[in-house]
Amino acid sequence: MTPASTPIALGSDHAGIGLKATLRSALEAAGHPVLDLGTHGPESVDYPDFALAVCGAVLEGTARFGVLVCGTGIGISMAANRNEGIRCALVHDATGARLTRQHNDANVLALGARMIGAEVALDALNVFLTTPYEGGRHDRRVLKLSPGWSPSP
Ligand SMILES: O=C[C@H](O)[C@H](O)[C@H](O)COP(=O)(O)O
Repeated sequence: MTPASTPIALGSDHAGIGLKATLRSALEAAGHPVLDLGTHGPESVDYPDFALAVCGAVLEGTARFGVLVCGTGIGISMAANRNEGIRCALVHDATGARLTRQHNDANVLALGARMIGAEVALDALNVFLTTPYEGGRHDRRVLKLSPGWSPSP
């Protein structure tokens, strides 16, 4: 189990930078260490670069969870899920955040800054960070998402 003292890694493109700043402030105010991997300015950038940075931190264990933001959350979640061992969920509310932790053991949360408001995003983030994975019947399904898994012949 990764200790709660391990940071939450944040990443966004230019479209997500405002929401990322809001999430970062809330996390820090709640006492969570944060690893902000950018972007850090308003220039137009490419979301796959920030997905890669955040997923790298999660996979190497320097981050407990990753949180990614782009305009829709779609592109950055697609990019994140190219990384073996990452289970990134694009979520639009707290219910999705709860269910993806309980059922999918998601380790990266993706949000769309042009799709949802800050309050809904903060709610989703809080629920994501505090909801445990349920295990049980979900284990064999999550296993099928694992690197190297293939159907038996
Ligand atoms: O899925 C992609 C994201 O929503 C991007 O944030 C979006 O495509 C960026 O668009 P633009 O370059 O027009 O700001």
